[in-house]
Amino acid sequence: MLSVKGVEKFYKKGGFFSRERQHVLKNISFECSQGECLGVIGESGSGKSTLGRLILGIEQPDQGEIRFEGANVTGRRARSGSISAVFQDYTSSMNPFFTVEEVIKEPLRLLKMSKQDMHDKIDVLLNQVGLSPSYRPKYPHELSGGEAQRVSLARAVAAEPKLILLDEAVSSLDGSVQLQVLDLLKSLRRIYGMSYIFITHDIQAAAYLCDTVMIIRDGQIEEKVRIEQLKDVQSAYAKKLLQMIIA
Ligand SMILES: Nc1ncnc2c1ncn2[C@@H]1O[C@H](COP(=O)(O)OP(=O)(O)OP(=O)(O)O)[C@@H](O)[C@H]1O
Repeated sequence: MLSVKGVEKFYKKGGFFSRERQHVLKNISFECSQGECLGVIGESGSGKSTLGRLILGIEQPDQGEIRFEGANVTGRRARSGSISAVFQDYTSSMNPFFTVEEVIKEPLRLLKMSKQDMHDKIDVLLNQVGLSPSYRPKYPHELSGGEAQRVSLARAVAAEPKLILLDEAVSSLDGSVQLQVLDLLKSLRRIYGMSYIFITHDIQAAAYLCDTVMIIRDGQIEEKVRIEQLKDVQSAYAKKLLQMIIA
């Protein structure tokens, strides 16, 4: 479904006149099939969010290509309604002047529903993320971190995308709330059958949610393993990451 082939990405380093370039992603190739949850794990600066932006088509690779169901993701049509995203910073990713209802309604407009159907659908979505309809008129600043992230998820699943990219989506929530949102992600996946690309520095969260994890180091894929085989990782770096779970 999602196919990433030979992707290279460079960023300009230094000032405006500098010719120095930083090689941020190096020969990245992988596939994510329908319904799969793929974790992308790596330390800060390893290139995870850059890869996420390329998958969303917000930025373009310098080499290689990213295709979603055969179409290049840089074309709006390939991803419109098919790929959505949830980021870490839920307060800034939501328009502060929009109520919860308006936030969730935005992607639903793509579906050209009647007013009544839209109203009912918002209630269903709120219910699916564990919030009551009384949240409809609330503004983002009136929500806790966990509630805001639930609203972001309701918005992300609203148009029933085939793929949701989650970039550090649970990282800033504290322990028990993080677990609740991870459980919510599991249940939404059961309901909708979409794929997730779960970008995180937290191998523990990835191991809880994902079927497969891909470890990225210095812009390269170090290893890609099924969760059941996580304990058999080969590289020293992956072993070190794994010790962090066991510890
Ligand atoms: N727009 C940009 N312009 C220039 N350099 C950038 C840009 N975006 C990212 N970088 C650099 O690319 C490298 C990879 O950044 P990226 O944000 O993808 O890493 P990450 O693994 O997501 O890190 P973190 O977990 O801290 O978000 C970093 O060295 C960063 O400084």
